[in-house]
Amino acid sequence: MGILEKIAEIEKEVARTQKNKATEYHLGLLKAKLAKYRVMLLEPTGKAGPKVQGFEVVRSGDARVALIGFPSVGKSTFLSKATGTKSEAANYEFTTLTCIPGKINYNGADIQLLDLPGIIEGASSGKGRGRQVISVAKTADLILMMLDATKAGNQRHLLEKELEAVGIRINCEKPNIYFKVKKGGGISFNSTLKLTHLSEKLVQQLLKDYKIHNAEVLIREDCTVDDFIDVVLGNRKYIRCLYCYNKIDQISIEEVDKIARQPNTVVISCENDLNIDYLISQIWKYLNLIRVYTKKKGEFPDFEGGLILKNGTTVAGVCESIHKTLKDEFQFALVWGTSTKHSPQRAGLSHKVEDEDVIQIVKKKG
Ligand SMILES: Nc1nc2c(ncn2[C@@H]2O[C@H](COP(=O)(O)OP(=O)(O)OP(=O)(O)O)[C@@H](O)[C@H]2O)c(=O)[nH]1
Ligand SMILES: [K+]
Ligand SMILES: [Mg+2]
Repeated sequence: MGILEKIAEIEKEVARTQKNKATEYHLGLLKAKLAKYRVMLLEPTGKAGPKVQGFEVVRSGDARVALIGFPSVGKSTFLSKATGTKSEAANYEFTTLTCIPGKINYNGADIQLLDLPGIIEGASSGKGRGRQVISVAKTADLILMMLDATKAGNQRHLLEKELEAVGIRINCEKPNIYFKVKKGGGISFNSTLKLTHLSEKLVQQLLKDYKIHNAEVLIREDCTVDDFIDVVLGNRKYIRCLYCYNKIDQISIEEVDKIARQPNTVVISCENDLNIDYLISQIWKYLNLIRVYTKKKGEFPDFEGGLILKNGTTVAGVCESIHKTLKDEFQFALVWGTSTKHSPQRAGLSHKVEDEDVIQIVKKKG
């Protein structure tokens, strides 16, 4: 039996099994098996699957955004609008067959936007170019899921399932679990709170299934079996996702209003140029980037330039992004902006900078 058939068998069994306290344990084991087979399917060890040309786009700029969606929702139309790079658009499915990069310049940041072929249900198990598309999505800092506002229903849910199946976790945090494989000593299991989905026995069994006999497990939230498997497999990607409904020129204002109220959602019309700028500002927001400016003593900051950094970056990170050795020469920083109580304020390497801060690095003498 091939892996795909095995997966189908187990999925059938999961569907057949009633969900209740008595079957939780059994379901947990089935899910572990499923996860294992999916990994085998996606990351074959040894012989790699056939390489499809046109998907190896070099990462460039400050962040990468991948356009994911069903065929003909308007991905290429949006890329052409937002980046000035032309990507063929037409009213038939699978117009786009490779990965087409474009560049958005916003707030001084270069954002790489990737247009991709449409994916269909079953993409994660190899339908169409689904696997190539989804593996590009895995490298993105943000997934822009484009949907057709005229096609209601569960398209969003179907796409989410395809992403889930390859280990992408959208809009959620990594589970708060400490897990470390050890050389000996058996399984040491601890939790900081009462668990309602997991037990020590189930954890032992799951780990045995993965042939892990020595490990330290510390569970710090009331996580599910799936969360635990995610941490054990360790190859999960936690990526933010912004849902974008295109073609709102085709539906009523009441319908637009209803869609727009969903969480993490933006509505647009590429055809009528509606809300495109707002979408780009949301992309920036979801990327969670900040821009800070550096200045030299006695000079004005360079407001044209500026550094694009991840939100949460410290003064140490600012030094690193200016020059490799700057941290060694660092004495203190003067910071102007919202991250300080008064401006300027002296700050050390661990001070967290904020969007639009101005920073002057003062070096040690000598
Ligand atoms: N009414 C309307 N049509 C649109 C809009 N945006 C794109 N279209 C049309 O939708 C069709 C598909 O657009 P594409 O940009 O090729 O869609 P795609 O998602 O890239 O499609 P594939 O590459 O085949 O997956 C084209 O005929 C576009 O002109 C919009 O805002 N409103
Ligand atoms: K198309
Ligand atoms: Mg296209």
